[in-house]
Amino acid sequence: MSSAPILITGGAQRLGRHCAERLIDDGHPVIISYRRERPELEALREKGIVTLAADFSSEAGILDFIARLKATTPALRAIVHNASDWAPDSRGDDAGASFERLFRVHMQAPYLINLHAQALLEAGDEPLADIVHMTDYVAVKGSKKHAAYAATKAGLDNLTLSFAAMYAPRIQVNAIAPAMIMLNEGDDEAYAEKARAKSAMQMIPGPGVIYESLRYLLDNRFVTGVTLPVDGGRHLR
Ligand SMILES: NC(=O)C1=CN([C@@H]2O[C@H](COP(=O)(O)OP(=O)(O)OC[C@H]3O[C@@H](n4cnc5c(N)ncnc54)[C@H](OP(=O)(O)O)[C@@H]3O)[C@@H](O)[C@H]2O)C=CC1
Ligand SMILES: Nc1nc2c(c(=O)[nH]1)N=C([C@H](O)[C@@H](O)CO)CN2
Repeated sequence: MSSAPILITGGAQRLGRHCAERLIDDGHPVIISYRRERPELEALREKGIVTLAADFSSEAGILDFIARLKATTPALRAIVHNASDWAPDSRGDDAGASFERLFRVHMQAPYLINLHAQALLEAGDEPLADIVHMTDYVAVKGSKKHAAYAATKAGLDNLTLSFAAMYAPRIQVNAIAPAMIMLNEGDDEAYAEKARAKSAMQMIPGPGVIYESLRYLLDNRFVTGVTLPVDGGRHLR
C-alpha cells in the first residue's frame, strides 16, 4: 500500500466524497480540495482526510492551490481531477464569463496541476502513479443545454491523450466518462424516470460504479491514454 496520498479535487461531496471515503477506508492516505467550507468536511477530517481549499475560477486561484498542495505533501500516488461545474449555457451577457469559468475548472486547473505535480507523482514510493480525469459521456456527444460544459469536458478528454504520451511510462493518465451516476437535489421522480430510460441498463447506479472504475485504473499497470465509459450503454439507445 502506498504511503503517498491520493488527491481528489472537488472531494467534499457526491462522487468525489464517495471515492475519498472508500480510499481512506481501503487504507490510502487522501487529500481533497473543496471550494466551500461546510459541516460535512469535519466528518472527512475526522477520518483523516486532509482538506485543502481551492477555487479554480482563476489562474491565480489554481496556482495558489498548487503552492499549498506542494507545501502539504512531498509525493502523490495519484491525482483525480473531479472538480466540476455542471452549469447550463447562458444566453445572457454572462455567457462568455460562464464559458471561461468552465474552461478554468475543467481544463486549465487539470492542465496546470498536471504540469506542476509531475515531480510529486514521480516522488511516490510505488513504481507507477496515476492521473484520472473525470470527463462525461457528453464530451463525445455534445449537449443542447450544456454546450460549454460538454466542450470543456471534451478538452479535458483530449488532455488525457497528451499527458498519457508525455508522462509514460512512469505515470498512467486515463479518463472516466460517466453519464447520470446520481441525481441532484430537486430532481423529481419524473426526471429520474426519464434519466433511467436514457441508458440500456435503465438505472441510476450511484457513486459505487465510479469507485470501482477508479480502482480498476489504479490497480491496473498496463492501461494509459484511455477513456473508460461508465454510462450504462448510452450509445445503444
Ligand atoms: N453526477 C453525475 O451523474 C455525473 C458526474 N460527472 C462528472 O463526475 C465528477 C463528479 O460529479 P459530481 O460529484 O456530481 O460533482 P459535483 O457537481 O458535486 O462537483 C464536485 C465539486 O466540484 C467543486 N467545484 C466546482 N467548481 C469549482 C471551482 N471553480 N473550483 C474548485 N472546485 C469547484 C465543487 O466544490 P464546492 O461544493 O466546495 O463548491 C463540488 O463539490 C464531475 O467531474 C462531473 O462532471 C459526469 C457525468 C455524470
Ligand atoms: N459537476 C457535475 N457534472 C455533472 C453532473 C453533476 O451533478 N455535477 N450531473 C450530470 C447529470 O447526471 C447528467 O449526466 C444527466 O444527464 C452530468 N455532469
